[in-house]
Amino acid sequence: MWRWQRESGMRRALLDRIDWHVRAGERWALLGPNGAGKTTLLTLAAAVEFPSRGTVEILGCTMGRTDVQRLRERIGFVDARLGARFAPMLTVRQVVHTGATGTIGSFEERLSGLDRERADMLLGAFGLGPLGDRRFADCSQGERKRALIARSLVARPRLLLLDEPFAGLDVPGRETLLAALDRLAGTDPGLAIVLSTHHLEELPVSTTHALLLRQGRAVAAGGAAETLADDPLTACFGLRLRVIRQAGRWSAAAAAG
Ligand SMILES: Nc1ncnc2c1ncn2[C@@H]1O[C@H](COP(=O)(O)OP(=O)(O)OP(=O)(O)O)[C@@H](O)[C@H]1O
Repeated sequence: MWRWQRESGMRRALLDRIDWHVRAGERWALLGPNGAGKTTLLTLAAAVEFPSRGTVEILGCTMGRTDVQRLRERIGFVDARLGARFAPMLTVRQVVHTGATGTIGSFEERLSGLDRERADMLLGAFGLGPLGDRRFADCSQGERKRALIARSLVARPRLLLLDEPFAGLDVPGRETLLAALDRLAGTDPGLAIVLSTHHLEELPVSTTHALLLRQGRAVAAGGAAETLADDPLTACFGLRLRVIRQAGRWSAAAAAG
């Protein structure tokens, strides 16, 4: 993936030599320092951007040789900008319903009974049942994040991409979202999930794999137990780190001495 750098007038690789496969049911953590390329990689995986070189195959479709609109219907992608796109008067339930129509605007008349049932089930699964009639714009950041993830699941995607879903959440907000993601892993075991974050404390217990990026390249990729370890994370962040795993959760801090 190459981008034109206006400042230098040069082309620079934003992602380079990445050979990464995500299979059904795998739940990946995507980690790396600021500017490592996490968002860029997720926009490729979401079929939002096209690679300038190399091949991207998503859900059996090769980018550049497929109808991206139809492909995007099978992908749930939640990034930091999504929430700001909804009209302020929409309720949480209406925002979640837009997942069925694949729109930002509300088209309630197009919803089937099954769509409404699924949306209600997801509102409950993400702890939003009592908030269905609240204006989305009035919700806390954590509530909005959960509503957007619920929205992205209404159309039963096979790939869920979450770009820094914990950004701005307090500890209870983080823990509520983590519990919802762990439940989702149990209720939809075939769903592939990729979640980017800066903090190991924000990884669901159900994480199965990790990809560590640094300066657009993969430092390590593989099973969570081997990849989320002292040496790979030290190489990724350029700081000697010690990783602790307790009750399935990870945390990291600078190594002493
Ligand atoms: N449209 C663009 N044109 C030029 N450079 C870009 C463009 N988009 C991103 N970049 C650069 O690509 C690099 C990777 O950006 P990206 O947003 O993917 O990183 P990230 O790992 O998600 O970072 P962060 O953790 O800070 O969100 C950065 O150096 C960024 O400045």
